[in-house]
Amino acid sequence: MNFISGKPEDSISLPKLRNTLIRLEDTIIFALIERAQFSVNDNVYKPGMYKYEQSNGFDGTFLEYFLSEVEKVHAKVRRYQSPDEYPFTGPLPEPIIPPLNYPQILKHNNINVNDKIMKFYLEDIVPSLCMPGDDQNYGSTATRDVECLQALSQRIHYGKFVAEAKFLDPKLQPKYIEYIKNRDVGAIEELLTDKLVEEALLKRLRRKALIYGQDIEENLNNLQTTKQLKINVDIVVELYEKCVIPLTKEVEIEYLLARLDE
Ligand SMILES: O=C(O)C(=O)C[C@]1(C(=O)O)C=C[C@@H](O)C=C1
Repeated sequence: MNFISGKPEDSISLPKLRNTLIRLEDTIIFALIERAQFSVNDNVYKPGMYKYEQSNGFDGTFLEYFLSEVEKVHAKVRRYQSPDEYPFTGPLPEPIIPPLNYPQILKHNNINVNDKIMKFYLEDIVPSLCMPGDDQNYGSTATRDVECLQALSQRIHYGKFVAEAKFLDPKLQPKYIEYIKNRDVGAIEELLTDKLVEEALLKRLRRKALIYGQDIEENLNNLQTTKQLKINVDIVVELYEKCVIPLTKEVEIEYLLARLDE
């Protein structure tokens, strides 16, 4: 979302936030399609497999190395000053351009679930999304991984804005305050859950993955689509069911639990 040019009240309108979540579905599906064209390429995820330019004792994986380098340059152009962007690595350098004046929408918080996103991505998504084996495209693989991880992270941390919008609803606020004071996580989760929205999301996601995963060939008289899909649709739906929605809710709950702190 463009927090600078948009009106601050738009940033916490639940319908507008949900539109952003819908748009991010496209970003995530296309990022997964891009990653799925390469093999699993285990070497990208094995610690100490490569010699890095600054051999300063770094013995992480090739992906960790690449991600930390990408995040350093993104930090310099102030990516992580945006209230919807959260880095996976650190410490990061200061921006080389002056800070922007973001409207203060969220209560101050340090919530960052990127470790959980990384774990799910590496343990569940990559092995089921990609063909087994090694095609040596390590640079392309890591580049696509970073795009998938960044899109997932942005989507999931949007939960903070969604939680703020829900908290500000005058009809719901007394209940939220009561549950937050009682530290009643179960009641908070029930209050913020909207099963109909989740069901509609999963249906839409399946259809999008089916459509975006096809090639379209045009001949003079009609449009033809291929039967062979570029992505396993079930995996996209499962990613949302088992990771994206639960982690978004976790972010929402964490945010609300700290909402009344000074
Ligand atoms: O749209 C909302 O109300 C959200 O809180 C987001 C979200 C989601 O992750 O998509 C999470 C919880 C709700 O049950 C519905 C959807």
